[in-house]
Amino acid sequence: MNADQWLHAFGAELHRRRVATEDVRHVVAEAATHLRDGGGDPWTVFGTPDRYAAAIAESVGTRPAPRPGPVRLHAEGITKRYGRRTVLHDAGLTVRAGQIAAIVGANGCGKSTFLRICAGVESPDGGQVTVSGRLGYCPQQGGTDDFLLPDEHFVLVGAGRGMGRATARRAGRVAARQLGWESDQAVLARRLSGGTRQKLNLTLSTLTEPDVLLLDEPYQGFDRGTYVNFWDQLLRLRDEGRAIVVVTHLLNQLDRVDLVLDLTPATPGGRP
Ligand SMILES: Nc1ncnc2c1ncn2[C@@H]1O[C@H](COP(=O)(O)OP(=O)(O)OP(=O)(O)O)[C@@H](O)[C@H]1O
Repeated sequence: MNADQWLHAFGAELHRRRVATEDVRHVVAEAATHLRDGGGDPWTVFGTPDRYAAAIAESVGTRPAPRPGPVRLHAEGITKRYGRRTVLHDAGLTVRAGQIAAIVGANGCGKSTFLRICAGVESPDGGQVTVSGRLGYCPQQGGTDDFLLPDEHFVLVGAGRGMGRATARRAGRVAARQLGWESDQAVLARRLSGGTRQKLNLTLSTLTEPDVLLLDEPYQGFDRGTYVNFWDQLLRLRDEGRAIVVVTHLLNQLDRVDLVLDLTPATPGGRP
């Protein structure tokens, strides 16, 4: 584990201990500066990430655990077949306001399919999904238009919620900036890099302030700084009372989430 990995583990521990997001950012930045200026091995300087995080949490204090909110997403008995292959069998998930659920599992086990069904863009062969409130969905691919500018995307999506053009543009730019992206350039979406396009996609899914946010590996192509911001944003949205479902392959993030749905089939080789 190098210094970067130590800092990452330290940040994750602080989040897990419910230190306020602002404090986490501040304390991790201070530790990074200290290591950069003074040199030395973080284990010698600070000790293990969990011990140091425990000491910091005690000194700066932690946020109270949120009270369970109302159920925002309830999926039960979800079954999906493609041809003769059963991809999902009796899958279910209940997420309340103020919770983050992670969907994990092997490649091809049906994570994106489950999320698409929750988003209502695909029908299940069995089971049902109930969503309470406004829905935001960030698909793994697509979701943006090649021939529109970022601002035009904001206006288009904002209009669906009755936002005026200027308000939508402003809200989009603020949300994009939180991911470290200045989105006010006149660049068509098809000219954006893959990671920046994914930032646009993610920004659009949060623009209408959804009660339920469905994210399908939204951080693909993000650089490390953006990735850290992404998790900070997610925790902030959770603390605002959103119900969030995120498909992820990054099992080292699971200590930050409240629920985990593992869709890996119980039998090797998949479902009948
Ligand atoms: N429209 C479709 N028609 C036929 N098969 C499909 C369709 N969509 C998905 N599949 C198949 O269903 C299975 C599950 O796909 P899905 O994309 O949901 O998996 P995943 O768990 O998200 O995979 P990954 O981890 O690779 O992103 C895969 O075998 C995929 O090829």
